[in-house]
Amino acid sequence: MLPIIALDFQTLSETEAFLDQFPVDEPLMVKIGMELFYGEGPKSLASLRRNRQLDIFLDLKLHDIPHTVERAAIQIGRLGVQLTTVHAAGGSAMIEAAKRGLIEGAKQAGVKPAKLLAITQLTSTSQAVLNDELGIEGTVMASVKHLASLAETSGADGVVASALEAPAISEEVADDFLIVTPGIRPQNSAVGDQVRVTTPDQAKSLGSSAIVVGRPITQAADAPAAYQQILQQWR
Ligand SMILES: O=c1ccn([C@@H]2O[C@H](COP(=O)(O)O)[C@@H](O)[C@H]2O)c(=O)[nH]1
Repeated sequence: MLPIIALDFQTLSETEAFLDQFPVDEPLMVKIGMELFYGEGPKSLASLRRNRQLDIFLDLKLHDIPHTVERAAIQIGRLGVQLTTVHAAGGSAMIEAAKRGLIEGAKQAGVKPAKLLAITQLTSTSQAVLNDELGIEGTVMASVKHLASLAETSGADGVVASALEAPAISEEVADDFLIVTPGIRPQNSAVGDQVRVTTPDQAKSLGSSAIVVGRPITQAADAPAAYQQILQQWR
């Protein structure tokens, strides 16, 4: 999979201006998150796809009672995106509901169902936050492994975790189970609020299926060049 560019912009026009820096025939995989989706709504996806071929990861991190998650996932399923997310910590009934909803929505719209990724522990969560603030005992690694197994048995197609946990997750899951890893920071780039970080090439060698990269590309002076460098390191 290509590196996934996190398009964390406030408006569609900012997002389009960013994408306009890339050749129109360059295949890109992008992540649309809450910031753009809440601001501009589902129609923004169609607008972005109008001018170029994009694979879209719609990262809305569903987390609610199963009934509500299923109904929301039907709406997401109708959008024809390639990937989407639910929080694994909501439990098996919630993950199963998300999966059912995506399949139903895709059926209604006549599109291919989005793959469902379960968020394990956010890559901004440290060991101290897990134990002292969230009150979860044990290591981040153990919690991520546990949630990855839960996600797989509940029908998710993969997880979101740090690449640092990819080898441990791989021991637990089938070979085709996706391990998608944000928290990617090329050498010498600002870490910001991320905690469990790796470089693109480390992520590759640790066994990530795909990397998600936002600010190191979107805030670079030359975004296409930053993307190409990350692409080379990833490959
Ligand atoms: O555990 C997670 C889950 C999702 N994200 C998202 O990935 C990008 C990362 O952006 P950067 O600018 O490269 O930090 C962002 O959209 C997050 O919402 C994550 O970082 N960690």
